[in-house]
Formats: sequence, C-alpha cells, structure tokens
Amino acid sequence: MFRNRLLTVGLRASVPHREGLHRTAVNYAGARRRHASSAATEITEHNVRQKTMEDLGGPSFLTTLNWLFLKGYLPKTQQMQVEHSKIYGPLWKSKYGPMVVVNVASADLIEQVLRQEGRHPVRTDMPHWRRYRALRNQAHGPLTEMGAKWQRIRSILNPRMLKPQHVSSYGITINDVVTDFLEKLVWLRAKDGGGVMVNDVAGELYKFAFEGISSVLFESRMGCLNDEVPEETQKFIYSVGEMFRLSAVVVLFPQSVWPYLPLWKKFVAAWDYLFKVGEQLWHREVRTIQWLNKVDLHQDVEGAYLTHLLLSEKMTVTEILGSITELLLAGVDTTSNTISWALYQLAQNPSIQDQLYHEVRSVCPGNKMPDSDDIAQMPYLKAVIRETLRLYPVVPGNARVTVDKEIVVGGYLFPKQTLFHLCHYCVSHDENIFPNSRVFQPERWLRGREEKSKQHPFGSVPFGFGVRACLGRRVAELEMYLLLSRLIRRFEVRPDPNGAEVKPITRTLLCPATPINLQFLDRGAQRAPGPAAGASL
Ligand code: HEM
Repeated sequence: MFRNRLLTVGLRASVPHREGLHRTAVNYAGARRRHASSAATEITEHNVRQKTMEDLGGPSFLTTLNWLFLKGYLPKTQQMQVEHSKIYGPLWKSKYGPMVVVNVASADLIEQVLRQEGRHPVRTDMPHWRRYRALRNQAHGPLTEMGAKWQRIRSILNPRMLKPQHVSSYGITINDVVTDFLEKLVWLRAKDGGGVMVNDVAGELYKFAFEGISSVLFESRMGCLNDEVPEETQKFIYSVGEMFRLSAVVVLFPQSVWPYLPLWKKFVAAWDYLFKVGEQLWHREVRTIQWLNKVDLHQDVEGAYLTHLLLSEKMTVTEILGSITELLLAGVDTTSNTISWALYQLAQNPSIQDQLYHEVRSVCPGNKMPDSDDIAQMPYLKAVIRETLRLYPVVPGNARVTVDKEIVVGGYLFPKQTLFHLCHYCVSHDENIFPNSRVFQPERWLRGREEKSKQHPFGSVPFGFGVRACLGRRVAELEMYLLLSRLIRRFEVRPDPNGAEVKPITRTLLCPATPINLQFLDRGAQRAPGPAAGASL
C-alpha cells in the first residue's frame, strides 16, 4: 500500500501512461533485469506497442533506501551509479521519496537526452532553492531560473564569462591570486609541515578558488589567502557547505512540512548569509564605481564582472545580486576539488608531472607570468585537466527535466516533465570508451592519438552540454591552467609518504573523502628545461 502510494505520487507526471503501467505490470511481472538496449517496442498479437517509462526496471524506494543507508552508498552515490548500471543496464528508474528519476548511464543515451533539449533546458525545478528566494523576495540566478527568464539572464551573463577575449582579461587578476597562493603554500609548509608538507590541500584550494572567483566578479580581494582568514569569509565558506549539505536532506521531505523542520531554518539561515555577503560585496563595488565616477564616463571597463553588469543597466539590483550569489556558489568547490585531484594524481605519477613541467618550462621559462596565449601552447596541461575531470567529474551526475515535450530515449517514450539523471561518473569510467579507465592517462586527450579519435563525444562532458552548460567554464579553466602551470613550474609535488589512498565521496559534488596531504619541494635551479610534450590538444 505504502509502496503503491509512493509509486502513484512519483509517477504523477506520467498520468497519461497509467494504462500502460497496468498492462506492463502483467506482461513483465517478475522480470528483474531490463536493458535499454532491448527492443524498443513490444510486438503483441495485434499491434506494436511503444515501450514507456513504466516498462523500465529499477530499484524500489525501499531498495534504494537499503542501498543508501544499509549498504552505505549515501556518501558514494557515484559508485551506486556504476553498481546499478551493472544490475539494470544503461537505463533504469529509481525512486527517491516522491520523486521518480530515470537514470541514463551510456554515452549514446546521454547524447540522445541532451540533443533533444528544447530552447530552455531545465535541470530540476530545485523547489527548496526557489522556495527560499520566494520567502525572502530574492531574484533567481542562472542556476535556479527557468524558461524565457533564464534565457534572458544567460544572454546578459554569458558574454563576459564565456567570450575568450573577455575571459583572457581576467588573467592578470587571477595571476595575482595565484602568486598569493604559492606564497601561502610556502608559509603553510614552513608553519605546520616541516618545510615540505601541506596538509588538506583541498581546503587551501577552496580558499584560493573563493578568492579567485570573487576577484573576477568584484575585482576586490576577500583576504582568503591571508595568514588569518577573515571571519566573514570563513562563515561564507561554512554556509556554502551547510547549504549543500542541508539541500540534499530537505528535498526528501514534502514541501508542506518544510517550515516546521529545524533543518529548514538552518537551510534558510545559510542562504541568508550567502545573500548577505553578496549584498556587502555589491555595496562595496557600487561605492568604488561612484568614487571612480565610472558611471558618468560610461567607459568600457575590462576586468570587473560586476562593474560591467552594473554599467550595462540590463538587470535590476536584485537580479544582479541573485546572479552574483549563484556564481559565487557555483565557482568555488568545483574548481578547488578539480585542482586538488589533479595535484593528487600528479604526485602519484612523477613521469606525467615531469612531462607537464617540461611543457610549462619550455613555453613559459623563468618567472614569466603565463597568459592565455601561453596556455594555448600547452596541450599537455589541458589534457591533465581533462583527464582529471574524466576521472573525478566534480558534477558526477546531472539532472535534466523534459519540460514541454515527450521524448524517446533508448527506444522508450518518456512523458513531459520526466526527470533524467545523467550518470556522468559511470560513463566516464566506462572501459569501452576509456580503456584502463581507472588509470590517470592525460595522453588519451592528445590530438593525433588513435584513442582520442575513437572517443565518444559524450563520454566525458564535465561542464555539461548545450545552452545550459556551465556558465563559468572558461573562467574555471583559466584559473586551473594558471595555477597548475605555475605551481608545477615552482614545486615538485610528492605524495604524503604516510598517506593512504584518497577516495572520492559525493557531497552533492565529488570531493576527496579524506584530506589530501602533499609535499611541495622547491624545484632545483639546476633543472634545465626539457623538450616540450610536442602534441597538440
Ligand atoms: C571545474 C570547474 C567546474 C565544473 C566542472 C563545472 C561544471 C558544471 C556543470 C556540469 C554544470 C551543469 C551544466 C548542465 O546542466 O548541463 C554547471 C553549471 C553552472 N556552472 Fe559550472 N563548473 C565549474 C566551475 C564553475 C565556475 C568557476 C562558475 C562561476 C564562475 C560556474 C558557474 C556555473 C553556473 C552559474 C551554472 C549554471 C548554468 C545554468 O544553469 O544556466 N561553474 N557547471
């Protein structure tokens, strides 16, 4: 009874197909394993019947709870994707409380979903994030807005975030942050690491990423890399973590009980703080602009993203605040986790690190600050980041809702409003697409390699695809390239001799389960630049 009720609630979006469900229940009773590759249609005596979502196999809510809580997959849902795809094939449905989710775990099928997106793709309706904004009268940003309003926001935010000539202008600002971060590493290893070791590199990179994105957005420094991190910055960092942690739990409860949950109050408080910081930074920027009299001059201001938004006068203050807060939120853990994993892998693989070092030294010798033109000549550096994002996709699974039309995927017809979960982690570890998939091999991304030419274009799409893909991709890449190239040029990175293997864990994003501690040794002046990697990406 309980199960039936959940099923009914969960399938509310597919009412037109209920009849199909009953028929299917009879036709397929007892069938446990279903594979999307099986025939698209079922041929009966009288007709050919289109398979629908109801025909898909997958775990019940209780089975899912068992996996999450008893089998212990809650912190490693990325691995649950892999295990479930072994049981159910590349397409299956799971139930999470009242939600039914269709999991898609093959590059072909992910391509089918993404290529059928309309003009206004929706990730999920994120009811809890939207409810907060309604409660506090705050505007939606690119992460939470939908439909034509979302498209309008993106059309305003896109140019200065994605156009190469604008993004490369952030290089100087980011290089300043990188300089401070390298000094911070030196300070940390002297202070707590016996002159070599830096503990919890991901935590330090989190501060780097926060400083990096805020300096791009506001052109002002937050002091995250100071010896003593300002209290409000620490609280912002804490609030982001709390908000993500509580998000995953709040959404499991019916919306009607949210206001009565203590965790809802904490969730609201975390968001309040994030918006408060956004507002403070906004005020600071407005004062600077007024001081510089830039508004009167209407000059083209390269650099500060917020200044540009303010001067363009295309958004209201509330809208700018909504967008800036979401950009801050999206731009920190993503970049910092990715660089942490890249360093972790480079430390384990000295020959790969050497190859990267030689490439950087040959393109950018001495203390020259790399810029976008230099980066363009560093295919190996780019391959290192691509491979890191394949092995550790920071967004391990991405949601997509079919809003206004039915679509066919893997031969199954899905109704409007179907919620798809694209299992990127599972696909980017698929041996058929990436041989030796567990091994860190940047070479597989180098042009001219046979493997590269055979790769499926949707085998690893860490920034998403299409019009709703990551807004911060170019800035994130620039940050990661500048930091990694300068860091490897200056230090030789080695693993913690007493450290155990660091595994990934899913806390909304894919993070290191245990702290990553690494040794940073100054590169000897005697090391001569070696040959460049010689390949191109
Ligand atoms: C390694 C770094 C990053 C990775 C791997 C990453 C990945 C992603 C992914 C997978 C999505 C969802 C795309 C989709 O649904 O198709 C996304 C969305 C988004 N990202 Fe990133 N991201 C990164 C860094 C950043 C940074 C630095 C920013 C901010 C400057 C940012 C801002 C956003 C925003 C605003 C969205 C929502 C876009 C929309 O819905 O229109 N991301 N990102």
